[in-house]
Amino acid sequence: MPVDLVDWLLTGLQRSSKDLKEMAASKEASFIIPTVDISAYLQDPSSDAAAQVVKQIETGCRTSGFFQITHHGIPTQLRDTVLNASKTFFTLPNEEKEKYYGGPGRGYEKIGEQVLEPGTKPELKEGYFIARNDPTRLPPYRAFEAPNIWPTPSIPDSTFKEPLLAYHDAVSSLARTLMDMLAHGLNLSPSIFSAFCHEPVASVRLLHYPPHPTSKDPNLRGAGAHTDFGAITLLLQDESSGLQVLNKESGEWIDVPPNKDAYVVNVGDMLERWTNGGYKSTVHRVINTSGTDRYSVPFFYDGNLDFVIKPLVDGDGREEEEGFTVEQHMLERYKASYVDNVKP
Ligand SMILES: O=C(O)CCC(=O)C(=O)O
Ligand SMILES: [Fe+2]
Repeated sequence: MPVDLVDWLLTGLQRSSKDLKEMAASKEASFIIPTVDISAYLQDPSSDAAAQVVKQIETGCRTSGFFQITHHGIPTQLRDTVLNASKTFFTLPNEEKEKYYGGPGRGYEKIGEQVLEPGTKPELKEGYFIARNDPTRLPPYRAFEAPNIWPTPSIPDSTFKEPLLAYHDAVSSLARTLMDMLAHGLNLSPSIFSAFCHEPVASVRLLHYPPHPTSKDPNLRGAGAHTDFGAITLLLQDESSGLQVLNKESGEWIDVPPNKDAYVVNVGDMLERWTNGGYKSTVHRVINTSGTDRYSVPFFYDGNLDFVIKPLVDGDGREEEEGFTVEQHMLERYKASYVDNVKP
């Protein structure tokens, strides 16, 4: 029991059970990861039911920085195809996978390439990054704008490239809708995010976590404790547990149970800065203790490279500060977390 609660109980024995219940409720209210059926919003964003959806999402953003969404409109079949494409790729021999290495942010990233939590070991996960496809871009490419790498001919395009591109489109449009919901929750016009959402840096990242070794190495992680870099992340998980979110107040790591039908959505650093800390970019990590291989597919919505992030609401008198561009922020975070310090 937290010390402040013990003190409160000892000094206030005469308090009524109603007070106790209210206190318990307010303690709980400090860290909520709601599961929200968003269908009412998708049907009619101006309905009363949609306003309830927005409210629940806002509660998640203001307390834990996490929420799950169901009935989001992305077909189960497309999500299953993506998870299968991921398994197909990661079961290729290492020398085959390494042909598709593209540096941070593109193509294959091998096990141990990233260390998100300083002081821990190179992480027990491998990945594959797929960015927004923009055939109109020409070299020289800016950071984050290089074309995608496809694992052709190791895997037929109909098994990997095509479903992944379709998935990128679908999840991008869901992310855009979520940005509208967030604007509503902040009592801002959805147009507030238009410039950020124009030609955004937005990546699907296939991740494979081998089972965590049973020899308990305290410095080994699947993904070390970190906050996400961008505005929001939409995470598809398979049936293996492993994702944990830190409740800073209690110091506890809270498991996020896998739900194949849901997306886990979390607030990233850019949105926290925009909302001046009102929406929380919360520390999370992955330790795959499921005993089996774990596959997950985060989608990072990081915004337009030239967009300048500054507080939009809940001003604290720092509005005059210069802010930072999406490009500056992303470069800094990538460089800090990749072992070889390579430019994306
Ligand atoms: O794999 C997961 O469940 C989470 C991954 C994650 O946090 C990340 O890639 O930023
Ligand atoms: Fe993350």
